[in-house]
Amino acid sequence: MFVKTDDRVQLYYQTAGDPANPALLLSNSLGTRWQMWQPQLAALTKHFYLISYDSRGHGESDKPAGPYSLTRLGQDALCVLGALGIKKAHFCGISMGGLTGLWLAVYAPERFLKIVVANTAAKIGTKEGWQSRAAAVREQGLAELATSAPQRWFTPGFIRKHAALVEQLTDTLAEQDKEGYAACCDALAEADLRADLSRIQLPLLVIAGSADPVTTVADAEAIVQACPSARLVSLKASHISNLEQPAAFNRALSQFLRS
Ligand SMILES: O=C(O)CC1=CCC(=O)O1
Repeated sequence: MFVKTDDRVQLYYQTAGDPANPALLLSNSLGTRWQMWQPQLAALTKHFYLISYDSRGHGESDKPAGPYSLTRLGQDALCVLGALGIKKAHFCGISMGGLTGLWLAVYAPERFLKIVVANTAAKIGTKEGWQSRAAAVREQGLAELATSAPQRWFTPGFIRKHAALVEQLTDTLAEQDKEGYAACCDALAEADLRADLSRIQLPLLVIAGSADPVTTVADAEAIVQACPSARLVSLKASHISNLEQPAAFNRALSQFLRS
């Protein structure tokens, strides 16, 4: 199904569970799709009305030309809730989706009950790094980047044991729209919420991966230190911890949201 945002972009979403339950909006990482939440969709439908969507520029959502901004990604999440008539929801996002969650906690706290941000940072990477990735992707496409993705996303042991899943995710990345991906890199190049974290008052769970080379445990600790309402859970995982440690991720998510 699709919702249309206030700037007339169509976003693809899926729902699971009973709409009478508390809503939980799930936001994907750069280069993935709504399906990345499959283990959470399977485990949490008893207690939550789950909504997972393809971020703009990704999957079946529209891919308007960039640059995008973190504000725009945050407003997209609000548009999904608005279109479904949901006044307040829980939110869980990973990496780029997690940074979107921090933006929502700062700028739209009245729309949320609790927020979970996984494998993220108030500022992910460097401006120059994202600018050069955006330029390379616009020029060469995503095939090259897809071959190096498993090393950024998973531990070596997970890659060995779950080759089919890793291949499926890298195929998804290679097939993404290069402008949509690059436009999200533009957003990440500019996004920096470090000075805003102390304004967050919503209950916030920060999930880190102890082996994450992209957004480190130190990044997660910095969020928790700056934000009095935050608590930290560290999982034995790399960057895409909801897929590498689904049971532990679901436990942490469910305990936090249901407490
Ligand atoms: O570089 C990657 O693919 C990992 C990543 C950084 C931001 C995001 O959402 O994913």
